[in-house]
Amino acid sequence: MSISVLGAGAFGTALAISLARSGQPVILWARDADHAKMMQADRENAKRLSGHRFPDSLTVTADIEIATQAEILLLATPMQQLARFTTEHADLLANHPLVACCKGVDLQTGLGPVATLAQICPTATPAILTGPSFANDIARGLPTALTLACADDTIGAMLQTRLSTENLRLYRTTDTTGAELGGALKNVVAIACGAAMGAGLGESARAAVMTRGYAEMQRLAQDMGAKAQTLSGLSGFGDLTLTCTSEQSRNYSYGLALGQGKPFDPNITVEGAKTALAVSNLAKNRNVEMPITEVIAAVLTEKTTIQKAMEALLSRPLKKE
Ligand SMILES: NC(=O)C1=CN([C@@H]2O[C@H](COP(=O)(O)OP(=O)(O)OC[C@H]3O[C@@H](n4cnc5c(N)ncnc54)[C@H](OP(=O)(O)O)[C@@H]3O)[C@@H](O)[C@H]2O)C=CC1
Ligand SMILES: O=C(CO)COP(=O)(O)O
Repeated sequence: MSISVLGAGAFGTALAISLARSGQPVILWARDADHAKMMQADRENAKRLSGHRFPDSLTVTADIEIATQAEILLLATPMQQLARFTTEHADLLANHPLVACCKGVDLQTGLGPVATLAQICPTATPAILTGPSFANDIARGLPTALTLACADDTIGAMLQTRLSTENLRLYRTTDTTGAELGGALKNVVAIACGAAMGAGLGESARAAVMTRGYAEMQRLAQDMGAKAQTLSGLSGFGDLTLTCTSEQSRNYSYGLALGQGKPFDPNITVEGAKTALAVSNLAKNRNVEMPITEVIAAVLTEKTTIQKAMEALLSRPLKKE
């Protein structure tokens, strides 16, 4: 089964490189024709993931009709663009296994990537590839372990086999809700951890934010029918650990800048920012307590400051763990 990656950002490019290293043909689709032409000629994605040479079996195109001729389609746009992209190309995406490679919750609909694909493309089989992995690490060929979630376990098993490579080890689950929530919610906690570090509160405070953040991730996920076990796996706890402790993470770095009162490049993809607002709405509607997400959403909408937000978290009533 042939594979195309739709979206030539850092992650889509890294996945395409890793998949093509085995010599199998892989297509990488970019929305911009000049960008596609440049990548095809230079054999690298200088704009989004420089320094990683494309294997010979990787072809780049800006022609969506060519790209969607592949059987397996990986969708690697940012979360807030997924619904628009899927709607625009719904006819071409129909009846394919569609593997979402983004992390977040759509601010307009409150849906995660799998639910978004299912709603817009009901004849497709939606899945998600998520877990702790920096694009740079994947492109360098460093070992990574990810979760492949698909409600249809037969197709999930096929995707697990086809998308595992020498440096991508995929674990499989049918709990798509748990997998997509883990990847979405950990980014919000990473912003909070960065903010705590940036504000000079120290590593002990970061560990507290991470742990209590994990508790609220579990609360929302279980309220939405996810399995606790999924959240404790690669897509939840695993990715939380990576993202809350590494300055390679854009969400964590964004939080650091917030905590330090410094500006952050608005062109950098920070999925946790819009997702914090979407999740804060979800939590309110479902009556689920998510204090860390609440304060991050309040900071991002300028209803409070980082200092006041941290004080608010520390002065909450004492309770049982
Ligand atoms: N980078 C990483 O290490 C990892 C990222 N992810 C996830 O992958 C997803 C994508 O992130 P990442 O690749 O890093 O992002 P980047 O910022 O590197 O790239 C985003 C890409 O999406 C494209 N794009 C934006 N809007 C549209 C649209 N409407 N239609 C088609 N293409 C569009 C952009 O095109 P253009 O270049 O033309 O602007 C760009 O190529 C995120 O959800 C992220 O959480 C997951 C694991 C690791
Ligand atoms: O999701 C990621 C690692 O698993 C990438 O994190 P950032 O989007 O914060 O860079």
